[in-house]
Amino acid sequence: MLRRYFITGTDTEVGKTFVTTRLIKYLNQHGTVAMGFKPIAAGAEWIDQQWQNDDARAIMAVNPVQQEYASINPFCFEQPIAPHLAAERPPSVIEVVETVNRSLAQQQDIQVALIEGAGGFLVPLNESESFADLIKPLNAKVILVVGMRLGCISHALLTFEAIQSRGLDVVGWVANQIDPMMSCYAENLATLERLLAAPLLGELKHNAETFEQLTQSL
Ligand SMILES: Nc1ncnc2c1ncn2[C@@H]1O[C@H](COP(=O)(O)OP(=O)(O)OP(=O)(O)O)[C@@H](O)[C@H]1O
Ligand SMILES: C[C@H](N)[C@H](N)CCCCCC(=O)O
Ligand SMILES: [Mg+2]
Repeated sequence: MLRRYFITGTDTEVGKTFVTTRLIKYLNQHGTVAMGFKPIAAGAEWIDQQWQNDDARAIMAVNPVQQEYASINPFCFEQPIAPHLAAERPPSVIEVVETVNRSLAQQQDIQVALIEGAGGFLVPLNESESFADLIKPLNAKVILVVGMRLGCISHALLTFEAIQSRGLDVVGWVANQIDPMMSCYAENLATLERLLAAPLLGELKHNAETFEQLTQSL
């Protein structure tokens, strides 16, 4: 049975892609066939006659099975801004979910799908829907990436509250050490462990190539 996880974060540029690529590597090295997807991306270069986004390319580089670019990133917009502003016609939740389901149906052997959002949890998808609205119809559980830097405690708690208020299941959160100079890193981590009502799935050190271990099986 395919398990689906939606990777959200405390903000844009907190390491969702960094964590997603490491999770893909870790899971595949530990016997679980895991593939990553970035259904909607803003910020792209024209490569091989199509717009391609760096996050999607990084994910494809570690995916164990190669699919065509558009299966990993079906909605790609040129400008590196909020996706609903970058898109000429932003997609609906239904369109995104159908497209992801079609890509997943092409791969019978995948056990885990890691689906990266864009920006923080409540980024708009279009005029009336947000990325958060994708999660239930995708049948996904949430992994929250906390970019460990000053300010992350409040961002993590706000994000967590918003996730919980929608009745979504959080499988765990990741402490991603984006700032190697963060003061009182261990104390910040302990505070988050105390205040977030979900398990710490793992810590990802600065510049780490992989997770040392995960506390939950995905
Ligand atoms: N643990 C880490 N160690 C070193 N660099 C990191 C780490 N995590 C993230 N970075 C770097 O920080 C930057 C932002 O990370 P990333 O692109 O993964 O963010 P994101 O949350 O996916 O952003 P977006 O909202 O644009 O998708 C990148 O340059 C990435 O290489
Ligand atoms: C372009 C950027 N790297 C992300 N892909 C999109 C970030 C959208 C943020 C929108 C917002 O919350 O203001
Ligand atoms: Mg990203």
